[in-house]
Amino acid sequence: MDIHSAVLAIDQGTTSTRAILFDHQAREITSAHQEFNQYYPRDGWVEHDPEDLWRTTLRSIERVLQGPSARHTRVVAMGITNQRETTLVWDRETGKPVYNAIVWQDRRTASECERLRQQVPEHEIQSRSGLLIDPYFSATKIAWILDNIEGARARAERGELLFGTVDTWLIWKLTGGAVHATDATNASRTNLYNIHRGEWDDDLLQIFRVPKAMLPEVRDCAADFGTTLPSLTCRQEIPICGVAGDQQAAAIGQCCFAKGEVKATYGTGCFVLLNTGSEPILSTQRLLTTIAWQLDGQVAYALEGSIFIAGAAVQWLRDELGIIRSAAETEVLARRLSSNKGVYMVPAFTGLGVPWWRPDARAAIVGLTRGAGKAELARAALEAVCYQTSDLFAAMEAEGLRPTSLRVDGGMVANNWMLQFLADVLDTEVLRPAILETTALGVAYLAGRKAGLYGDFEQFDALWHCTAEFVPAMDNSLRQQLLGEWARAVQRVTL
Ligand SMILES: Nc1ncnc2c1ncn2[C@@H]1O[C@H](COP(=O)(O)OP(=O)(O)O)[C@@H](O)[C@H]1O
Ligand SMILES: O=P(O)(O)OC[C@H](O)CO
Repeated sequence: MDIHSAVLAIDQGTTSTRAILFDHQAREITSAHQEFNQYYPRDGWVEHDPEDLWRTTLRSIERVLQGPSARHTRVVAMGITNQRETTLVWDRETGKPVYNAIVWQDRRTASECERLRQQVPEHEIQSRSGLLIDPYFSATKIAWILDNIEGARARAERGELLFGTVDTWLIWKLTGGAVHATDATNASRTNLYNIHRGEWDDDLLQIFRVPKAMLPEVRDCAADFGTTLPSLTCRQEIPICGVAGDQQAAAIGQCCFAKGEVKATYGTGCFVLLNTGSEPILSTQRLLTTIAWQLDGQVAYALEGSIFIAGAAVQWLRDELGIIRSAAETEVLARRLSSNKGVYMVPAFTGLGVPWWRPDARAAIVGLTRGAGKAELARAALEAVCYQTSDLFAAMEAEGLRPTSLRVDGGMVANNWMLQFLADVLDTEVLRPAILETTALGVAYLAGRKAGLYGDFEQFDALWHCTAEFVPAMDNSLRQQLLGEWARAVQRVTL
């Protein structure tokens, strides 16, 4: 029996960890997936147990590699993609985390960000890191751990503690503590990395009070990140050679290789990335400037719009209100109504991201009448995701970069009603590709490219094809009316 080369992609996300094995033509062979606990110790706090992130990764790898479909494959490369910004600090000697992972959604540093905003002109930050002052990014989360765990700051200054985003934590664990590294895309989400010079920025480290000694080395997205210990990965020594933040990996998996191409991933949150080519564009509209990928030392940049709550609003209807049994039911309910009956949901459960940046805002449902029921709420949750995307598109348009079509992926894009409504409010074509596991595919591509299994961007581009196209069909006056009513609903939570 022939043995075929394969690439193993790990996608460590906010609610679950996946491992997917891809063959030499980037086709999925098999996958495994494990959910883990979310911890909400206080209002606005969100944590993960670092051991859960590690255990679910190991378990997913084992299930894939021990499954029957992997029997005739040799894994020549591993790629790691991850929820971004989520912050871990651990002991260099023992490998033990000093605190739980503080998740990207966590708002505990909102008052510290407010204090910083009074002291430092936001432009000073944005012109270096491309980001703004917000609890979303890693910098204030690191400082919180150093200030709140006894002795942590002094130990970090002595080089005894290490910081990492989830990629760095998993690389460290998989290599038995031999490699402490990250890639340029993950570094670009910390607020400590200078995206123009391609290095940790001493001024930012001083502003956010983070000791340099604890930071990982930053490498290309397709690079040598060490090899796994065979005892951890089913007796195989696998080179880790592709790393990228999950939204950047999705942009690669969606083949947004040309300037102007844009993708949106609708999962827990929604993240829109617009490829801006080799020049970073500093936004005047409070969009984020971020590294899309770094290959052979060459950086491609993107403008990003981050929406903190998308599918999570649907989960809220299911788990907290109990008015639907499954996420898919929202489609049936939304279709049942001929209009939204004036009901709008602003899902600011964890504040609002681009373009408002209001960590203090909280969610609201407006326009309820006595006749409103679960259909109106389900429809309002789906519509909200589309209106927020429209606000991002308006911000991109104001930068002179209005997208002409949108490539979509993520769990929510199973919802055809939502995608048609999205095309309608954006007045833009929405394209859903055949392969929806774009995040894992993107990082598999990076790792496979480094291992010599896959070719260049052009070869990969040929694999992308669209299987569902949603064409705008809404009357412009109705679009304007809906967007106006949405804007008034947002005002109610941001005043
Ligand atoms: N048919 C559907 N309609 C609306 N929302 C959906 C549908 N199917 C899944 N979702 C939502 O998509 C999200 C899951 O997407 P996924 O990409 O797996 O998320 P993540 O990677 O952030 O964990 C959940 O929040 C779920 O509520
Ligand atoms: O884990 P996801 O897919 O919800 O993505 C999280 C983002 O990377 C946060 O910036």
